[in-house]
Amino acid sequence: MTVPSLKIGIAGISGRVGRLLAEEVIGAGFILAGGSARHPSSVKGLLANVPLFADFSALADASDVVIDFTHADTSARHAEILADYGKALVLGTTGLSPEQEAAVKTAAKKIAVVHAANFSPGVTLVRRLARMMGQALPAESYDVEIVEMHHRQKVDAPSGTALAIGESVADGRGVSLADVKDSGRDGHTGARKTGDIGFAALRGGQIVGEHEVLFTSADEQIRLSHRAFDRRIFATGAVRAADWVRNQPAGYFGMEDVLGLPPL
Ligand SMILES: NC(=O)C1=CN([C@@H]2O[C@H](COP(=O)(O)OP(=O)(O)OC[C@H]3O[C@@H](n4cnc5c(N)ncnc54)[C@H](OP(=O)(O)O)[C@@H]3O)[C@@H](O)[C@H]2O)C=CC1
Ligand SMILES: O=C(O)C1=N[C@H](C(=O)O)C[C@H](O)C1
Repeated sequence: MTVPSLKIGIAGISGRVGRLLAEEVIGAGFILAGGSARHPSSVKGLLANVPLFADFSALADASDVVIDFTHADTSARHAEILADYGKALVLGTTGLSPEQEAAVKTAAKKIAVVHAANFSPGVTLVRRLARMMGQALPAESYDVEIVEMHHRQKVDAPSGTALAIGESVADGRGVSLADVKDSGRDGHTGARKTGDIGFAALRGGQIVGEHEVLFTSADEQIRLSHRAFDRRIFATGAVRAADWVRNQPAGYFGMEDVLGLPPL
């Protein structure tokens, strides 16, 4: 049986991840339907023979699935347009506001959406372990802090991955992250509140992406850490998600669904 070819569009094709996505789509044997960027001129000469669309609707029309690694300001609108065209979305962009997240979930009532702050298999597993630890280690005894480090160009903080790990811990503890999140400590903050999940964001050089979650009690400390050596890991995972999502009904999925991990 021949597998029907898949036309994949890339929103943000000129970006650090977008360029790798283009290589991975072609390398995996899929059709690169085209790409969009904020300033399409930034791609000229870089990706010869790849159609560039100034209008995102035209990219949606030309694709079966669009992979979006752009900016929070534009991703939710992209999801709405894809819902109108009935095309699936793989969304990697981070830093979305609660309203933008809600718009993506509304689009997922009409189309299949895979949304992940981190497409690496390793982080998907770290999140599961963090949830189990949140469940097993009482908030009264174990303080949780999440530290992330990224390259100097990153525009959002804490990283989407750090927040997703925080959500996993909060899920395990049966609380909402919004109620216990403590980021950006500065000045006379007062003592740490029991049950809070703290965040620290470091920026410098060309660090691809590093995350560590620490559970610290009076007697011990457990650290879970992940380091991405090459951002190609995100592109490979996103293309895998695009291949998976083509056969899915409308719905909101994560990387654990793509990897076929059983529900916790
Ligand atoms: N889920 C995951 O696994 C990962 C997620 N990310 C996230 O992906 C996103 C992109 O990261 P990265 O590739 O490093 O970013 P870059 O800044 O390198 O690339 C962003 C791309 O999006 C385009 N873009 C930026 N702003 C807009 C806008 N307002 N409207 C339309 N297009 C826009 C840029 O176009 P132009 O060049 O013309 O400005 C460029 O093509 C970030 O949110 C990042 O956190 C990153 C790595 C892994
Ligand atoms: O902007 C990046 O580079 C990354 N962003 C994602 C995030 O915000 O978690 C994933 C990865 O850590 C790289």
